[in-house]
Amino acid sequence: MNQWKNLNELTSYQKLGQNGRVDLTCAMAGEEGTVRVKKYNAPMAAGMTYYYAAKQVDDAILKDLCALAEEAQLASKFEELYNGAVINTGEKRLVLHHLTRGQLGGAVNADGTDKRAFYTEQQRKIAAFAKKVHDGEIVNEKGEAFTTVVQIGIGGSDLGPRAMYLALENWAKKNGCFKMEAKFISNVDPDDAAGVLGTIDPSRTIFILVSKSGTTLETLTNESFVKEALKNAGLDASKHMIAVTSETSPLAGNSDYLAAFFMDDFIGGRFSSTSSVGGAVLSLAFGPEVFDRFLRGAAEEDKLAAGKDPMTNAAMLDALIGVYERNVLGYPATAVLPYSQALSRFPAHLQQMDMESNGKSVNRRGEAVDYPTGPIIFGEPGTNGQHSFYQLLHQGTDIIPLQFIGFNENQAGMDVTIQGSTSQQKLSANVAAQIMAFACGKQDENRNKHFAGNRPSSIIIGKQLTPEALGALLSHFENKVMFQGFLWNLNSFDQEGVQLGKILAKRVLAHETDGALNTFSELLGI
Ligand SMILES: O=P(O)(O)OC[C@H]1O[C@H](O)[C@H](O)[C@@H](O)[C@@H]1O
Repeated sequence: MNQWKNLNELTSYQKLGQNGRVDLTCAMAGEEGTVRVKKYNAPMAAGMTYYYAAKQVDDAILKDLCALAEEAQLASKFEELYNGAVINTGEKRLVLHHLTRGQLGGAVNADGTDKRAFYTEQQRKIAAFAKKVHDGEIVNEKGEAFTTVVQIGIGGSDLGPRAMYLALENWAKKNGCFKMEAKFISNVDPDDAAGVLGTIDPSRTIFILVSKSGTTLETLTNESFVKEALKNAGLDASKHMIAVTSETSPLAGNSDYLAAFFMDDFIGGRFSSTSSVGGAVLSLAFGPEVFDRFLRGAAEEDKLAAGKDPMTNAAMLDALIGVYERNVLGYPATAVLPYSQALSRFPAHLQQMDMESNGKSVNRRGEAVDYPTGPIIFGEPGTNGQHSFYQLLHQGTDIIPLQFIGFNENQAGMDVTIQGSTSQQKLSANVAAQIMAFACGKQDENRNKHFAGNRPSSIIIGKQLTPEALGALLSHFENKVMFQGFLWNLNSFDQEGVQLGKILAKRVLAHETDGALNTFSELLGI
């Protein structure tokens, strides 16, 4: 039986920090640095590896972190989760996103159905629909093929699928499986919908309305916006729109759609990329086989995350090191820095996944916790970030732990040699250089040019960003966030913090405001 204790109630947590601190300026310099890189790594799926040599850990600290994992019962809590326990205590729900890509434990039955069977059935229906669109069996009113897909959704119904689409776009083009271009409308700012509609031919477009709840103001507004545009173009919206929603949502029974695919309340929006939410757009854009490969990568990584030994469980280890940095070393933020243009929106997706999950001040019983929880997450792809905010990362007053991601090969297979190196080599040289610059710093008598170093980073390295590698990366971070939630004793699966703003906005629109809210409304021209 698992015990859900606060982090600071654990004896192993109280001992953390008693083993001294690692000084990376020494540890990563010279031969010792080489030994650390060879020793401090853990395998991931799809041939990737998680390297943590440049984190402020050593054998003694890692031993303490393993003791923490054991006492916090991380492995058996995950087991409880994937076997269908009510882990989302706030909403009294199961947490089943792992089941959308594999089955780690026993059968999970809820709502009178086997949930794995439900998710695979939805995936099968999406695959059949996508095939019909690609084969010209489902066409527009004039009998023409659909060429474009536009996803309408926000938050988890946008960020993950968008990041995944961008991550595989060039790969799919290069590998002959690019079927349809995808675009995304998320913001209620009318310029977002107008901007996308201005670049497509609506008559050749399938719109996917994605909303788990079926009640999100932005998404429903954008649906009406698009329907209006279709009507104005003389098109029948019901022949151009499909829906992805939960079976209990108000949209579920609506027959206005060409097709409808389902997820359920046991899949959190920010964990829904491997459900129908990501499945519809990715299967239409790249074909169901590519989506399947993406799921297989995630499933393989989930299996590693289910391992009991943190030293061979990259997600668990990453989570433990993150908690050590947050709660013992006191670092406030984490930057996600992929050296891969394809992962340009991956940091934005992780921002929601992490901050909406672990940005909480009460534990899973609703009691206030008196230790820091989820860090601030931000990031941009390298090398762009280097020419932007890295100044603060190198010389600012806060130490920000960094999570790099890099690959040996690019996706499009186009490159050029300039001044003796390819662009890919320049990209990889930069990330290697950054790791060492952050860790070791540089002495200089001129304080302005002095780098203190001791700024920790990890890097995940893979051969190439393939569908499997992308699935594994996604799973790694989902599971890391889950393990951190266990350590902080949070419910990582609800998001009450987004409600207040929504309620006040409704009040503004209904002109039911007074005081400063009224003044702001007037200033904004409402
Ligand atoms: O998919 P939907 O129900 O439309 O929800 C879209 C998003 O909006 C909410 O406000 C939550 O903050 C997100 O977790 C969710 O992903």
